[in-house]
This record gives sequence, C-alpha cells and structure tokens, in this order.
Amino acid sequence: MTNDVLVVHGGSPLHGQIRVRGAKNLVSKAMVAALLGETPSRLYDVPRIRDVEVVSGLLELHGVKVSDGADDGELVMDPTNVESATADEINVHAGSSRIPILFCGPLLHRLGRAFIPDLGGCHIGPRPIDFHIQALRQFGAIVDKTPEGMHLTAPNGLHGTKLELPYPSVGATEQVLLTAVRAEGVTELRNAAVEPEIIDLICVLQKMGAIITVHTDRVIEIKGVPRLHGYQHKPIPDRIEAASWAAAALATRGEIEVLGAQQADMMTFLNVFRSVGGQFEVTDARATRPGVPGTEGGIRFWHPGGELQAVALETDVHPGLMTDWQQPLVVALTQARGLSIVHETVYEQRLGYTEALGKMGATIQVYRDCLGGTPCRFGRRNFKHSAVIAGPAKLHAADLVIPDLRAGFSHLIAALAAEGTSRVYGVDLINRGYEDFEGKLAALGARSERL
Ligand SMILES: CC(=O)N[C@H]1[C@@H](OP(=O)(O)OP(=O)(O)OC[C@H]2O[C@@H](n3ccc(=O)[nH]c3=O)[C@H](O)[C@@H]2O)O[C@H](CO)[C@@H](O)[C@@H]1O
Ligand SMILES: C=C(OP(=O)(O)O)C(=O)O
Repeated sequence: MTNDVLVVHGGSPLHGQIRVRGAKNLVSKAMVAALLGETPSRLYDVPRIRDVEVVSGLLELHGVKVSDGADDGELVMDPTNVESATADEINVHAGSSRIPILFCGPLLHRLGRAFIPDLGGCHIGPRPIDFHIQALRQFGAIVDKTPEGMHLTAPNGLHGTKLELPYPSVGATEQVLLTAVRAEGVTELRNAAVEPEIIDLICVLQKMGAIITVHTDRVIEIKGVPRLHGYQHKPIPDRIEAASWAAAALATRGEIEVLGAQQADMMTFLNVFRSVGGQFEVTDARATRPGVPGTEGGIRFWHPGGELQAVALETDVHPGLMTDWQQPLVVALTQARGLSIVHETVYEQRLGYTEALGKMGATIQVYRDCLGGTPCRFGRRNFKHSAVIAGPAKLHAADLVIPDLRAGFSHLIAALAAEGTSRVYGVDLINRGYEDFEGKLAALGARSERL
C-alpha cells in the first residue's frame, strides 16, 4: 500500500530538464474516439497518468481491447468487439473522472443505448452537464437521469442539428463532435470551444474519416459519415503540465527546461510569464547528421534573479489564459513585488486552495467582485472568484491537504519554494494529470520523500 503523503524539504531552486508527453485533456478524448472506429487505433506518447488508466478501464468494460504497443507510450485500442460487451460493472468508475459523459455519442452510435455513471473530476465548482444533455437531446437521444447516472437511448438514430452553446464549454464541444461525426446529416455548432486540445481531437476524427470544418467565430460544421476507421496519432504535448513546471521554476528561483513544450499552444502563458519577470527561451528541435539523433525542442524557463513584478490577469477560454494555469501561476505571484490581481472567469470555485497558501505566509484576499477588466458570469453572485495577492511573501513550511489536481500541484510548488519541511497529504491525486511527478522532482534536484 502506498503512503499518500509527500515530505518536501523546500527552499532550494529547481534546476534541470524534464519532458512532457501527450496532453491529459486530449489523450483521454482521443481514447474515447477510438470507440467510433471499426478498426484499431494507435495513440503515441501517452503519459502514464491515472486518467489514462480510468479511460482504459472504461473502454475495456465496453469491449475495447486496450494494450501497449511496441514503443514506449504507445497505446493500441481495438474496438472490434464492442457490440458483444456487457459493461456490467460500469459503476465502479463512478466519480473517478469526467470522461464517461463523452461515451454517450459513441455508445449510442454503436449500441443504440448507453449508461453513464455519476461523474468525477476536480471539485472546482458545480460543473453541471446541462449543455451536454441539451445537445444530445437535439441529436435525437432520449436521456433519462437516475440517482446512479444517466440512461440514454436513440430509438430513431442520431441526426445532425443546429446548436449554440451558452458558453464555449470544452466538454460540450467534444460531446457534439463525438456525436455529430456519425450522425445522419449536417451539424452546425456555434459558440464552440476552440482550445488546442479540441483542434487536436478534430485532427484525430479527421484521420478516422470525419468531415469537420472549423469556421471563424467559434463555428464548427460537421458532416456526418456512416462509418469511421481507426487512427494513428501523436497528441499535442501537455501545455498545462509544461506551464506548471515553468511556474515551479519561477517560484523556486530556478531553471527548468521542459522538453516537448510547444510555444504556439502556450503563447498567452508565455506573455504572462514574461510580464511577471520570468525569462524563457524556445529551444527548437534540431536535426543533426543522418544517423545521429537530433535534439528534441522545448522551452527553457528561468528566474533571472532580482525581483518579480505583480500583474493583473484574467482566466478565459482559448485564446485567453487557461484556468488550469491559474493555480501554479498564483504561487509564483506570491513572490512578485506589489499587488497582483487574478480574476477567474471559467470556474466559480477555483480559488479555495489559496487559503492554504495564506497559512504558509502568502497574503491573498479573495473577493466576490469581478476584479480586473471585464465583468463575468460569476459577478454579483456568491462566488469568491477574484483574488488580490500582495508580495513578495516569505513562504514557510506547512502541512497541506491536496484539494484537486492543479491546486495540488500548486501546493507542491509552494512547499518547494518555502523554507523548511512541509508535509503534503493526498499527493497521489497529482498522478491523475502529472506523469511520474516524483521522478521529475528528483531529476530537478528537489528534496522530497514519502512519509
Ligand atoms: C478533462 C478536461 O479536458 N478538462 C478540462 C475541461 O473541463 P470541462 O470540459 O469540464 O470544462 P468546460 O469547458 O465544459 O467548463 C467551462 C464552464 O462551463 C460550464 N458548463 C460546462 C458544461 C455544461 O454542460 N454546463 C456548464 O455550465 C462549467 O461549469 C464551467 O464553468 O476544460 C476546462 C476549461 O478549459 C479545463 O479546466 C479542464 O481541465
Ligand atoms: C479540471 C481538470 O481536469 P478534469 O476536468 O479532469 O477534472 C484539470 O485538468 O485541471
């Protein structure tokens, strides 16, 4: 049995090189897409994270054979037996991830019915699924909600439709894509999410035989096709993990090269990183002579010495600043001189973790008002979704309990930046989205051990 507590001896800069693999928020969706194909799919550079295990388990319950390919990180998914699977124990996956909701369309296409257990994922707000259900109903699904989950049928099949999302939700956009690709007729989705992970999922679906057009202004058009085949795909790298390590370099006054990190997907983050006073260099991949391996590209992030500067920032849908970058960045902002303002506009309860940073010596005040540029959906309601961070603060060690994935990583960074020895409880949650983070910490010279 593993002990879920990491003892972190903080106060030393992190230095070194680590590598990020395929993005958690693409890989899990690409795995679901494999269900839509009639032949096996291959995904490369898949990270060993808990969410991949959960989705593998779900696919297997539905009759997809999931196995490792010849290369490290290669996953082969063979969906040829889906029609004969019983999926009896689907409820064991209740609460473990948000991905089950994306099985609706693929299962309705293949089996004409689906059961979706209660969802999990990070507790960062109520996370309703009303857009998903509305969209599925518009495609022709009958959705019956019970206390254990959702039962769906499509007695007359699924048909293309015109939809407009009330907010450009990533999950609801993926729901529409995964349903529309094999629905009869054309689907037009307005106010769609256009995160790089969505575009990469569209690439996967196109490789499978789908016909999808991404228009300007968040409009996506999908022409349904009767059948799809398997794909081979190397996912976009994990830009959330890359930014998390970048923030760790800044908060600990260190230097980390993140191999695999891609500038184009991180532009907004890089602008903030530079505005705070962090420095980075994009190290492009270089080929060498034939027969000699080239070097892999990435981004090197470092603290240049001296003081960091306070900034005002607002999270938003793409191309805005990702909400998942917010928590690691805030730890770095505790070290910046002046008052930083953070307005979280994507999730209404994603600042709760700042309380623990306060116990470590950070000065952070949270507000219900929309501080910063634009009023958001959460203004004048009871959500503490803005924060003012006064720095620089001297962080000291503390006992911390990890509340969710990104907040967990930010607690870890805070413990690494703080003087003294912290105990971080519930650290296994970080494995949900960060591959071998303990190995990477060791490679960067961090001093930590399991209790
Ligand atoms: C596994 C995965 O990819 N997770 C990411 C995905 O989550 P996820 O897909 O769950 O996030 P969404 O983009 O759907 O959520 C954005 C906002 O829309 C709201 N909403 C969403 C659906 C719905 O039916 N009704 C509704 O009101 C949510 O409560 C939230 O306030 O995108 C988020 C926003 O980039 C990221 O933080 C998560 O890391
Ligand atoms: C919120 C996140 O993930 P999930 O949607 O899987 O809970 C995240 O990756 O930070």
